[in-house]
Amino acid sequence: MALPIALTMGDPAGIGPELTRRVWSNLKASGRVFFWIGDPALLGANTPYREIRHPSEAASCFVDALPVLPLSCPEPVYSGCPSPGNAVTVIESIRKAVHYTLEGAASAVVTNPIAKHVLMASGFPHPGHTEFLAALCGATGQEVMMLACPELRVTLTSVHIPLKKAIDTLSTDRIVAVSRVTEASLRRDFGLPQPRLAVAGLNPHAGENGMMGGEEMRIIQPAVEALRREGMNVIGPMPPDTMFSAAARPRYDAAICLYHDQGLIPVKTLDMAGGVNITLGLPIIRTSPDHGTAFDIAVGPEETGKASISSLLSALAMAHDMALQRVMSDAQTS
Ligand SMILES: NC(=O)C1=CN([C@@H]2O[C@H](COP(=O)(O)OP(=O)(O)OC[C@H]3O[C@@H](n4cnc5c(N)ncnc54)[C@H](O)[C@@H]3O)[C@@H](O)[C@H]2O)C=CC1
Ligand SMILES: NCC(=O)COP(=O)(O)O
Repeated sequence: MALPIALTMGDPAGIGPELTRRVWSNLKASGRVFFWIGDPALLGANTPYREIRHPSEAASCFVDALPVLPLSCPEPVYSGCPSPGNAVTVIESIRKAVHYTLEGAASAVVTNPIAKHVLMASGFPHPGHTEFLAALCGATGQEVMMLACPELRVTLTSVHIPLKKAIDTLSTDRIVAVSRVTEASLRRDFGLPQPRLAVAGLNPHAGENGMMGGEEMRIIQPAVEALRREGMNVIGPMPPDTMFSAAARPRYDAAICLYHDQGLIPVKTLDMAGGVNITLGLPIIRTSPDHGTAFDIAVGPEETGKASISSLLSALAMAHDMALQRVMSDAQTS
């Protein structure tokens, strides 16, 4: 039997607890087992849950009850009103998920959304899960953010930094490094034997031969050439305004994007409900819904159904598929 997936609590005042209850209800008969690491008080009266002490206990109760590795929030939780006082529990949930996945008791980590500013107000030093997970795995600097939906995969050369800094720090080495991690993951985790990458341009019309910006000639084209010399199938720099069109997308398996919103806008516009955030470059598999804490629609146990479970369902399905593919890929190469 496949190992269970570790699902984190996320911000207790966000939509994570509601999504978790509804996703368990949706999946309980599917055999796609996960366990939740969070405060059972957030589940309300109508969700059967079972407290477990170890992930190995999750499968036997999953069909009847949501398996919960229990944590406790130190402060009362008011939906829609996050508190840095509960950050300690949010962080502990992520730590435990990584711990069990690294030790081989869980197949993957799926994270519920956190509010970065709330964690940072508590002294948390990382800008998001991506960087924290890399630190927990001893892989700082190797992490790469991918956003994926059925029509498009993108990876990013920079994530949670101001746009001006993303441009100022863009380098040939960084594009090459992110492309290598992307290519390796497309082979190992997505089962693509010959991945095709498309590197985005930065400027209008990919610089128009240097008339509208020099980064393409100075930084991006040299990266594309270096990657080709390594034998990779790479096109670019592609004009960013057209490379995400329906006609262009079939030309590549992943787009290498040069700042956060260049990649996330097309994915979230194409498929906000089904988009998945994936962290590449780690020894573990991690996925997450593409949306955030949605405090504006978080209502706690009296759910209104305004929150869509689609993206969390997609994240769990993606984690499940990637874990299976990684096992198969590793068996073939060993
Ligand atoms: N992986 C993570 O932990 C992520 C965390 N965030 C965090 O979330 C917080 C809020 O960020 P926002 O920019 O407001 O983005 P958001 O995704 O939380 O909300 C944007 C809009 O989409 C709606 N929405 C989000 N998820 C939905 C769902 N499942 N069903 C229906 N509607 C949904 C919200 O109600 C809101 O109107 C921030 O602190 C941000 O850092 C944002 C993205 C990912
Ligand atoms: N925009 C993506 C996002 O904010 C998710 O970040 P992370 O928490 O997965 O690092």
